[in-house]
Amino acid sequence: MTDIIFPRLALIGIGLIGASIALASRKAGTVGSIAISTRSPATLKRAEELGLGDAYFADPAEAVRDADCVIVCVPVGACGAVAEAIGPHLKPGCVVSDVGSVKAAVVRAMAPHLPAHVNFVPGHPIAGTEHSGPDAGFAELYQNRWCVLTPAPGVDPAAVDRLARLWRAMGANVEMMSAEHHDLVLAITSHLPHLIAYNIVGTASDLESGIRSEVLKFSASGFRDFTRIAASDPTMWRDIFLANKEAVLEMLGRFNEDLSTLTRAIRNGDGDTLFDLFTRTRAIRRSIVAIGQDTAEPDFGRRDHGRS
Ligand SMILES: NC(=O)C1=CN([C@@H]2O[C@H](COP(=O)(O)OP(=O)(O)OC[C@H]3O[C@@H](n4cnc5c(N)ncnc54)[C@H](O)[C@@H]3O)[C@@H](O)[C@H]2O)C=CC1
Ligand SMILES: O=C(O)C(=O)Cc1ccc(O)cc1
Repeated sequence: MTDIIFPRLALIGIGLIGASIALASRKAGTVGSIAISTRSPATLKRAEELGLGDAYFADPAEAVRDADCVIVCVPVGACGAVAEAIGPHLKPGCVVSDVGSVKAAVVRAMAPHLPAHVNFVPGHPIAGTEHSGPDAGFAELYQNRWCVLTPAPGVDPAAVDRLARLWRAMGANVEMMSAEHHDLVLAITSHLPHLIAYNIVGTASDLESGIRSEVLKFSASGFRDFTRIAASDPTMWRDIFLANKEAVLEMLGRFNEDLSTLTRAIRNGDGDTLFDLFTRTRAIRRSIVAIGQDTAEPDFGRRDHGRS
């Protein structure tokens, strides 16, 4: 039996991520009570039907009033407005966090609205699915997955430690880094893959109707995997690309250069270039599978695309 880490937890936004936190922290026995607020009355009602919390509020200010920890679980474009609404009502010493897939823009949007007497510890569980809403939540979502925390220098280490313990009790491995570093890493590991999936499914759906129906009929697992990712929530992903513009454009520039190299190799019948890349990428996949969610680094091998 784990000790209670936060007597009163408040969750603002109760979709896939918020609902999973409610279920996982309840199961771990790390929170005393859970207050829930979300923008849509229908979603709040559904959260109550699912029994995700102990108290439900239309007004986020009411939900956070006595909270020891508040986790904002809304699309990144809404985090600033939520911080503005709850800021004046936060209890001194309260730990305020979020789960947004982008960190620097969320910090810029939230921090100005938070009083000096709270501890702001931004977070991002790198775990999710293409499903959204409170019905999509499940207690095991964070098991053996990373949760990145990006506290600013000078934030009370005891507050950071409390939040890290909450995540660990939900099964996550916790890692600290700066918000800017997080955004660069996630741009290539998460944001670009989603952009590629949205794009390839869009390209396929724009094909002339004859070919398009064949694409759907014969879609092999490669294309099917892309359609799963491309089914992810449009609001959430629009906000991510708007909020992580610089890092995504940086990674997209590199990606386009490498795609040009592959395009040239195919046009020139340069099998060696194709074979060398595919051999290297296979090794990366095997090293990732071998380490699972371990802390070891995958073997990215050596490459030279003419960059210093
Ligand atoms: N879906 C995923 O796989 C992952 C999502 N995230 C991040 O978690 C956050 C939430 O994502 P999901 O739970 O998947 O989304 P969701 O769409 O399932 O839930 C979002 C919730 O926020 C509420 N909401 C929206 N705008 C609001 C506002 N202005 N005020 C109050 N509530 C508001 C909605 O009613 C809903 O309850 C996003 O910032 C996303 O970037 C992080 C890791 C994984
Ligand atoms: O469903 C998938 O494959 C995901 O990649 C889920 C996901 C989406 C957004 C995040 O910030 C983290 C994880």
